[in-house]
Amino acid sequence: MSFSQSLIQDAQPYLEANKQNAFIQDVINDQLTVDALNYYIQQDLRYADAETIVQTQLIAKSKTISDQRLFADQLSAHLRTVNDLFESLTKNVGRDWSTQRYQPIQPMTFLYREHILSQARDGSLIDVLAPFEAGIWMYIELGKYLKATNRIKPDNKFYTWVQDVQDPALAGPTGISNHFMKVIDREAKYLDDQRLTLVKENFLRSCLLEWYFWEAANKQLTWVDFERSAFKNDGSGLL
Ligand SMILES: Cc1ncc(CO)c(N)n1
Repeated sequence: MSFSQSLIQDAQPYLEANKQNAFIQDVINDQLTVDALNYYIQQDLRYADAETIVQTQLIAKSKTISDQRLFADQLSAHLRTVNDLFESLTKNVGRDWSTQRYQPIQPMTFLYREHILSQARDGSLIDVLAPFEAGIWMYIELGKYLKATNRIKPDNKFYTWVQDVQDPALAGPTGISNHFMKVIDREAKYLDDQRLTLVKENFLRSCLLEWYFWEAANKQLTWVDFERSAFKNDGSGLL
């Protein structure tokens, strides 16, 4: 089994948990609230900005021109399209698009951004790529899952998202996700087991943070909630 196959295998419980998350189930039942969707849009825009930074790191850490071109082309595609999906989703929450970008970064977004950015200084290419690719892989798998339900109709508030994450350029056999997995496998050959374990841990941690990202949107968790929970101090917990 290749290293990327073992990542996908070990990520299955996380994928299942993401499928069962209330946000995804609400999409299936067409019950996604405007508040949850709006929070998701605003926070994912901030995640997408971290993805931009990650992709500049991928270029910087590449050892060949051909890798640099792969990541530069993907960064360019990201920057060309990053607003389109969110602008389209914003139509479903009755807000003005001009107010959606650069909203405060809330706790789970902060945590997940820090996670994918954490390899920027000392990590090598595979360390930066794996936690970033995990998010892409998760989105593609959730897109397949949602499509397979046959219940996401064009008037569903999340319809455009489901369509977008199935784009063959992203999710197809020769799409960018498989391409990134191939780079991970190529680089994995140079690492010992101890290093591979760390790469896998970071891949799986992204899959875990995906679940928390949906959950934060379900509950629209803010720093104020974090403070309230801390100051209350009654053992009732956060989530
Ligand atoms: C939280 C999150 N994970 C993954 C992706 C896919 O790029 C995204 N846009 N947002």
